Amino acid sequence: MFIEDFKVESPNVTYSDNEIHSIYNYETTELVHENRKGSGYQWIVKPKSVKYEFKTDTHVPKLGVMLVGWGGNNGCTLTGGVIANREGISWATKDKVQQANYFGSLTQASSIRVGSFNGEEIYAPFKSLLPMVNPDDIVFGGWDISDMNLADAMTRAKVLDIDLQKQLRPYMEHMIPLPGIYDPDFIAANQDSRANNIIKGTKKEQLEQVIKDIREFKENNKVDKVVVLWTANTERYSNVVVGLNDTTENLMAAIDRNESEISPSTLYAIACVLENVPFINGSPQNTFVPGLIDLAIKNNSLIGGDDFKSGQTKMKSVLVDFLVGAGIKPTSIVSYNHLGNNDGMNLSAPQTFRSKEISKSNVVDDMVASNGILYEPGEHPDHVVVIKYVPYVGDSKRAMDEYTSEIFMGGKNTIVLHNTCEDSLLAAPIILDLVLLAELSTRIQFKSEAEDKFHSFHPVATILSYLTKAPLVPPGTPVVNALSKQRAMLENIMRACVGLAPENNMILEYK
Ligand SMILES: NC(=O)c1ccc[n+]([C@@H]2O[C@H](COP(=O)([O-])OP(=O)(O)OC[C@H]3O[C@@H](n4cnc5c(N)ncnc54)[C@H](O)[C@@H]3O)[C@@H](O)[C@H]2O)c1
Ligand SMILES: O=P([O-])([O-])O[C@@H]1[C@@H](O)[C@H](O)[C@@H](O)[C@H](O)[C@@H]1O
Repeated sequence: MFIEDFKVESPNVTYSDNEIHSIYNYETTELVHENRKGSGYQWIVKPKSVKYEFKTDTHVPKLGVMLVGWGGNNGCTLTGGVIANREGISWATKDKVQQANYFGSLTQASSIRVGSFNGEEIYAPFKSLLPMVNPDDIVFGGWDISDMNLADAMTRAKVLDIDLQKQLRPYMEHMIPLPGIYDPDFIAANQDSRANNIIKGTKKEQLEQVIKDIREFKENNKVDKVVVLWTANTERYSNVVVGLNDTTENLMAAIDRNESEISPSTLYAIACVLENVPFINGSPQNTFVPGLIDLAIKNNSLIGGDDFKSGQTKMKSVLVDFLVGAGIKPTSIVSYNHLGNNDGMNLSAPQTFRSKEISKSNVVDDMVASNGILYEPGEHPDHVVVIKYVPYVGDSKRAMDEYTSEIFMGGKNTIVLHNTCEDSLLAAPIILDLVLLAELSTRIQFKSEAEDKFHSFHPVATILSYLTKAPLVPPGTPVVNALSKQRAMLENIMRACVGLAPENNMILEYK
C-alpha cells in the first residue's frame, strides 16, 4: 500500500515549530587486529553503538538555482520541465496527451518503505521523509557563454516535444543567461562558435563578477538561498601543481597573478565557496583542485560532484554490484556510446573525452576491491570506455555495453545491453535532486555523544554520491559507487533525522 505522508511518534523524536530533533543509536562495528597468544593475529569485530542527535531546520527556503551552462541541453530541459510541472502543462504527442511529471527524480518520484500494516508492506514518497523545497517553486538563473535565450536554446536542444515547446516559449523567451567565464584552453575548440556571451577581464575580475552576479540574483529574485550547479561543458583536467593550486593560499595567489591553469569551473566554484553558496559539479573535470577543497573546508561551504550519474554508468554501478555480490567475476567491461548533442561534440576532443573516460571507468573500483575471493590484490576487469559523436542522433544517446564474467567451473557469461534515451531527460531530474538534497543537507545539524556541539555535514558532500559517477569525498574517506549502497546511505541518514531505524529488509516479524 502507498501512503502520502506520515509522522513518527517516538520518545526519541520531537517536532517543534522550527525543527525536528531526533536521538539516534548508530549501530556499527569496530575492528581490531590483535595478536592472540597461540593463535597468532586475529581480526576482532566489535559491535558498537554510538548515540547521535540530529536537528533538521524545517523552514523550507525560497530557493534560487543558478546553473552554469544554463542554455545547454540539460539546463533548458530542466527549466522547461519545472515550468511545465508548475503550470500543469499537458501536450499532444503522437501517442497521447502527456502530463508533466518528475519521473527519474529520486526525491520526487521514488518511495521508501515505512513498515508493515496487517501483513501489507507500506510505502511513502521519498520526499515525505524530511521537509524539502518544492521544485515547482525554484527560481532559475545562471550563466552561459552563449547568449541564446532559454526558449531558443530549448529549440536548439531538440529534446522536448514541439507542442510542449510552443507552450513553454512564453515563459522562457525572456530568460537570458548571464555572460560566462570562457577559456578555450579548457573545452573543445568546436565550442568557440557559440561563445558570444563572455565575462571579460582577468581571472580575478571574472571571479569578482560571478560573486556580484550571485549577490544580484539573490537580491533581485528575493530568494532566501542560492545553489549553483555546473552543467556546462566538460573541461579538460587542470594540472595540479605545487605552488599553483595545491593550497588555498597558492590558489588565490595564482588568481591574483592571472595564472592560465586556473579553469573557469574552478573560478565559479571559488566564487560560491567565498559566498557560502553550495556548488555542485555535474561534469567530470577536476574542478575541485586541492586548494579549493581546502578553502571549502575552511569556509564550511558545501561542494559536491563529480559528473551526473545518469545512464550507462548508473547501470554499471548496479550490474557490477549484482555480479560481484553474487560471486560472479566480471573480467571484461566494454562501454560504448554515441550521441549527437553539443555535449557529444565537446567530448569529441581528446582532452575533454579523457575527463569523461576517467569518471566512467573508476566506478567499479570499490566493488572489485570488496571481493578478495574473485580478485587478487590489484586485479581488475578489462574496462574500456568509448564515446563517439554522431550528429544525426542528437540528444538521443545510444549506449551499448558488453559485460563478460567468469562463472562456475570455468564457464563464461556475457551480458550485452543496448540503451537509447534522450540524455538530457535522464540528467535533468538528477540535477533537480542534486540541488534539492544539497539545500536540505545544509539544514541538518548533528553531533555524536562524544561531541559538545552540533555541526553540519562535512562540506565535501558525500551524501550526494548516489547522483554522481565519481563521488567527491573528504580526503582519506572511502568512495562508494555501488548504487544500492549509495541510495541506502542517503535514505538511512534521512531516516535517522526522524528517528527511524535504517531499512534493513529483514522483516523479522514475518520470518
Ligand atoms: N545525461 C547527460 O546529459 C549528462 C550526464 C552526465 C554528465 N553530463 C555533463 O553535463 C554537462 C552538460 O551537458 P549538456 O548535454 O547540457 O551539454 P550542452 O553542451 O548542451 O550544454 C553545456 C552548456 O554550457 C555552456 N558553457 C560551456 N562552457 C561554459 C562556461 N565556462 N560558462 C558558462 N557556460 C558554459 C555551453 O554554451 C552550453 O550551452 C556536460 O559537461 C556533460 O558531460 C551530462
Ligand atoms: O551517465 P552516462 O550515461 O554513464 O554517461 C554519459 C555518457 O555516456 C555520454 O556520452 C555523455 O555525453 C554524457 O555526458 C554522460 O556522461
